[in-house]
Order: sequence, then C-alpha cells, then structure tokens
Amino acid sequence: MAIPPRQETLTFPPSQAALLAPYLPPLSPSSSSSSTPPRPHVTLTYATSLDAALALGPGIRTALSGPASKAMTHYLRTRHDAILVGVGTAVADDPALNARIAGAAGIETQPRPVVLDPRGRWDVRDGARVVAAARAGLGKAVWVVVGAGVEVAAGRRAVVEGCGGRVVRVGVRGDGGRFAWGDVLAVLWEEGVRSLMVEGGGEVINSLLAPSGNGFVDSVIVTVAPTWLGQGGVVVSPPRTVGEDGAPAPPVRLADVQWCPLGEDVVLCGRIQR
Ligand SMILES: NC(=O)C1=CN([C@@H]2O[C@H](COP(=O)(O)OP(=O)(O)OC[C@H]3O[C@@H](n4cnc5c(N)ncnc54)[C@H](O)[C@@H]3O)[C@@H](O)[C@H]2O)C=CC1
Ligand SMILES: Nc1nc(O)c(N)c(N[C@@H]2O[C@H](COP(=O)(O)O)[C@@H](O)[C@H]2O)n1
Repeated sequence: MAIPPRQETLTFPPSQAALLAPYLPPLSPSSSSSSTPPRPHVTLTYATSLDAALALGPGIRTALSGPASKAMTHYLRTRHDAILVGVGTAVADDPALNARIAGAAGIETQPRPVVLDPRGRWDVRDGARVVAAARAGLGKAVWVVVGAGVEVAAGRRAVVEGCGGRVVRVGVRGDGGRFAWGDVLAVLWEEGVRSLMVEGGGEVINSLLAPSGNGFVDSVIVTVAPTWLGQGGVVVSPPRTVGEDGAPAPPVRLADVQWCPLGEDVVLCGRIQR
C-alpha cells in the first residue's frame, strides 16, 4: 500500500480572511461571466522580496512567505477552482499545489493544479508531489496545458492520466512560443473553471502583467517579505511598452489598494488601474 505524503495543516483566522474578501471571486459563482468571451475570475498572487525577486535564481526554490502569509496562500487556494503555474515553476519547485489548511475538508475544496507547458518539456514522474497529492486524495489531479501539435511522451502522459489528470491542448500563438492568455482562459472556462489563481513563476507573471495580459487580471494579492535576495534572482518586472507616438506607455499601477501586515510580511491587495 502506498504511504500517503506527510503534510502540515495551516490555519488562517476568519478576521484576516475578511480583509481579502473584496479581492476574491464570489463564493457561489454564476455560470455566466460578465466578460466577453467568458473567462474565469483571475487572481494574480505571489510572494516577493524587497528587490522584486520571486526566487534566488532560476530553478531555486526559495521560501519568502512567513507562516501567516503562507497560511493565507493556502486559504486563497481553497477559494479558487484552479491554481496555475508555468513549467519553469513545476520543474524548479516540484510543488504540491494543494491547500494544506484547516477547513479544506474534502477534495471539493481543493483547487485544480494547472501547469502551462507549451512545448511539453515537463518530465513529470510518479514521485512528483502534485501527482502524489492526487493519488493520496489530498489534491485534485493536475492538468498539463500543452501546445496543440505537441507530442507528450507516453510515459509522462501515463503518469498524468494515471493519477486522474489530463493533457489539455491550447494553440500557441503568443510571442516566444507562449500561450495567449485569452486562449488559456477560454479553454479553462469551457472546462468549468470559474476562478483561477495564478501563482507564478517569473515568466508567467511578467507576461500576465504585460499589456497583452493585464486586462485579464481581476485582482492582485502580493506578499512582500522583509528581505533582499540580491542580484541574479527571478524578478517580477513586466516589459515596458511604447505607444504609437513612441512615448512610453503608462506604467501598470494598482487601484483600490490595501496593505495588510501579516506576521513579518505585508500583503498588498489591489486591482489593476484601467
Ligand atoms: N515566490 C513566489 O511566490 C513564487 C516563486 N516562483 C519561482 O519562480 C521560478 C520559476 O519562474 P520561471 O523560470 O520564470 O518559470 P515559469 O514558472 O514562469 O514558467 C515559464 C514557462 O511557462 C510557459 N508559458 C506558457 N505560456 C506562457 C505565457 N503566456 N507566459 C509565460 N510563460 C508561459 C513557457 O514554457 C515558459 O518557459 C522558480 O524559481 C520558482 O521558485 C514560482 C512561483 C511563485
Ligand atoms: N506564497 C508563496 N510564498 C513563497 O515563499 C513561495 N516560495 C511560494 N511559492 C509558490 O508555492 C509553490 C509551492 O507550493 P507547495 O507548497 O509545494 O504546494 C511554488 O511552486 C510556487 O508556486 N509561494
């Protein structure tokens, strides 16, 4: 018999959850969306250092959140239908992508892990934490989003499907072999996803904050940790664009801002100013 993975159980007080409520998708989402075409509510959320770094370097798993903001992240996971990371994060962190928090009782409260992997490079194995969590009933099974014409090796497909997951196809027509966000969100909506939490990593966040992506972001919840990681980190800094007149486009800025201290960290909530 397989031994289920050991995991911690975090707690997040209702008083702190109430501060986040205005930025979260509705608890009972309707089947229609106010957007045309319909798409899920998108919450962009990650932890950063004071020098805007997500990690010490590409491929280096780096703990930034303290215990309280880590618990917040797991609460956020229970409040979304799906949680999305890029393949860079799947490879670097081997994340479990489940909600390990008191109150996350039953598989229904768990988010669907989604890995964006346009070229099918994720060498997912049975030992991957996200696979182990699904097998143990501690999380939903992963969906791997690959480019429309991409071959996924039979062994990898067997691992994904063997734990109940799926390979989902989306055409690649974004720049640099990436997906266009509208395409990914349309497919997830069709699959029943009404709320999506985007966790990272750097490339995914920067492309979502770029002009072609930020119109899809409904709210932003960023944990700021009191540390500088130094040069060479994986940094959040979206591309600057130039308007038709050659002048720089206005910077991306948050509106409806709230700063909430959480342990030694500060959590910044807002919506992208339109
Ligand atoms: N502090 C935090 O909250 C988090 C930190 N991280 C860190 O981030 C690092 C990984 O970041 P990256 O290497 O930048 O990889 P990433 O996780 O952003 O994945 C990038 C890959 O995603 C795919 N992709 C598909 N469509 C895309 C699109 N529209 N936009 C962007 N990418 C798209 C591409 O294949 C691309 O190479 C790791 O070190 C991880 O520890 C990751 C998540 C959260
Ligand atoms: N909120 C937050 N704080 C940090 O300090 C982090 N390093 C991350 N990373 C994200 O969480 C994923 C790990 O998830 P599991 O604990 O394995 O379920 C990692 O892949 C990043 O997406 N997040």
